[in-house]
Amino acid sequence: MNTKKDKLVIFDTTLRDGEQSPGASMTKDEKIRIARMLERMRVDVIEAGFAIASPGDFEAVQAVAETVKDSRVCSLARAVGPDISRAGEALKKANASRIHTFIATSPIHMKYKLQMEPEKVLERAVEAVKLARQFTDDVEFSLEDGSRSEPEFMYRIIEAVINAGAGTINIPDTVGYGEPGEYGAMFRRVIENVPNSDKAIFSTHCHNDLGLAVANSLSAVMNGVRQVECTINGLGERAGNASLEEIVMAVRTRQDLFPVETGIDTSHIVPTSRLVSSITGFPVQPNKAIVGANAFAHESGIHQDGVLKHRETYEIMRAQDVGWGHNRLVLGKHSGRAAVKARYEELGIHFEDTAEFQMVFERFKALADKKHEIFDEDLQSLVTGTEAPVERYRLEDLEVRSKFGSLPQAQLRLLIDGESHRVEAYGSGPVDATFKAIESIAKSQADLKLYSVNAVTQGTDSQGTVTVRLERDGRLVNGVGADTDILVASAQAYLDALNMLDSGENKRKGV
Ligand SMILES: CC(=O)SCCNC(=O)CCNC(=O)[C@H](O)C(C)(C)COP(=O)(O)OP(=O)(O)OC[C@H]1O[C@@H](n2cnc3c(N)ncnc32)[C@H](O)[C@@H]1OP(=O)(O)O
Ligand SMILES: CC(C)C(=O)C(=O)O
Repeated sequence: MNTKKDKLVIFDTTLRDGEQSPGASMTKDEKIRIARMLERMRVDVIEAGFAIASPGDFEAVQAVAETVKDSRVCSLARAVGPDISRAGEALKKANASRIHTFIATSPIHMKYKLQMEPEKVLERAVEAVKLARQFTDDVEFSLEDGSRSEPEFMYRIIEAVINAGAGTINIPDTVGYGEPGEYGAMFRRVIENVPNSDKAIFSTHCHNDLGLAVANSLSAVMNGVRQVECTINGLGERAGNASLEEIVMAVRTRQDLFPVETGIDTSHIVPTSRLVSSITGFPVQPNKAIVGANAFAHESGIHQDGVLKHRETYEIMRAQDVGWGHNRLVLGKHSGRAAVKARYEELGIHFEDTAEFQMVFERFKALADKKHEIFDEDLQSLVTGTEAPVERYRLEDLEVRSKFGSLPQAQLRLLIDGESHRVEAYGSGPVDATFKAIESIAKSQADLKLYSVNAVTQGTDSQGTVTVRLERDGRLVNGVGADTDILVASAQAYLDALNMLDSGENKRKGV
C-alpha cells in the first residue's frame, strides 16, 4: 500500500484577513512579532497584509518580508495595476514572495459591486496575473465569492489565469455560505473540468458565518485541494476564517482519513494563539478547540477516571503536542474518588484505609457544592480536619466612590457572626479601599498573596471571577467570588478567604 501523503500548504492570513476583524488592527511591530512565531511554526505562506491599503500596511508587509526567511511572504492586491505594483514593491526584499491577486466572479458581486461584465472580469484577471508575474514567479489568483459563482464561468477564468502564470488557484467561500458536501464537490468538478488544472495547486479560504469554515476547508482537502488559507484562533472578517490550529490538528489526528500532511511544528500552536490574543485583545473562549483553556481539562469524575486509567479514553490529542504543558484534571463537584485520590497522591498525601479517604471525600463534595473549583490548598485543609468553611463573614452591601483626582472610598455593610456592621476605608484603588474596609473590622493579620480577576464571558457586562489568596501562620487559602460587578466579586472573594481561615482556626482551637 502506498502511504506517501501529499503536502498540504498552510497559508496563514492572520495578518491580512485576521486583521480585517473589526478592532483587530495591528501595528508593524506587532505584525513582525506574530510573523516570527508563524515562521517558527513552519507556516508555508504568511499573508502579511494588503500593501495598497495604507502606508502603514505597506511598511508592515515590507518589514515582514525583510524579517522572515523560512516562510514565503505574500501581499494581497486587487486585480488593478497600482495594487499589484505596490505589493511587488513591498515584497522586493523577501527571500520568497507571492502576490495574491483577486477579483470577484459571482453574478451578484460582478453586477452590483464591480459593475463589470463577466468578460471584462476575465480580461482583468488575466492582465493582473500577467502583471504580478513581472514581480515574482509565485502568483496566486482568487475568485472572490467563488462558492456563489457559475461553474462554467469559473472553469473559463481558471483556465485563463493558469495560462497567464498563476500557480495557485484559490476558490474562497467568501461569505461563509458553503456546505461541506457541496463545497468539496465544487472543487472536484473544477479540477475535472479545467483542462490545465494539473498545472496549479488548488486552495481553499473559508469564512465562518455558519460555523462551517473548518468543515468546508477539510471537505475541500478531501476533494483535491492542497492549500488551506486559515488564521490563528479563527480570527477574520465578520465571524472569522477557518482556524489554523483546528485544520492542522484535524489533518494530523485523522491521518487515517486525510491524504495529506502539513509541515507545521504543532508545539508552537498555543504560544502563537496566546500572542495573537494578547496583541489583538480578542480573548480565546475557554471551550475553543485546541487552544481554549478547557481544551485539555477534564472536570467530570467519569472522564477523569477514564483519563487516569488510559489517557486516550477521553483525549484524541496530547496537550503537549500543541504547546500546553500537560492536560488538567479540574477538581469540582463533578469529580469522583479516582481523580481526588490521584491528586492527593500527587500532593504526597496518602490515606490509611478506604474509610479515612471516604471521610475526606465526603468533605470534599460538601465543599465543592460551595466552590466552583477546589484547589490544592483546599484539599490540604480537608485532610487537616478543616470542615467546609463556616460562614462568619457575609457581604450585605457595598458602595464604592471613585472620583478622578481623589482617593477611592469603600463603604460596606458586613454580617459578622450574625451581627450587622458598617465599615469604611479609603484606598489607593477601589479594590484596595474595599479590602481595607473589611480589614478595619476583621483584623485578620493575613497577608494578601494573590489577587486575580478573570472574565468568564466577554463584554463589559461579563461575569467576573475573582480569586483572593490569603496567608496566615503558613496557611494558604483561596477565596473565590463571582459577580458581574467586579468590586462585589472582590469583596466576596476576600470574605470567602477569611471564612476559610477562620474555619481552620476554630477547628484547631476545638470551637
Ligand atoms: C474578501 C476580502 O477580504 S477582499 C479584501 C478586503 N480588504 C480590504 O478591503 C482592506 C483594504 N482595503 C482598503 O484599504 C481600500 O478598500 C482600498 C485601498 C483597497 C481601496 O480603497 P478605495 O479606492 O477608496 O475604494 P473603496 O474601498 O471605496 O471601493 C473599492 C473599489 O475597488 C473595486 N474592487 C473591489 N475588488 C476589486 C478587485 N478585486 N479588483 C478590482 N477592483 C476591485 C470596487 O469595485 C471599488 O471600485 P469603485 O471605487 O470603482 O467603485
Ligand atoms: C481575497 C479573498 C481570498 C478573501 O479574503 C475572501 O474571499 O474572503
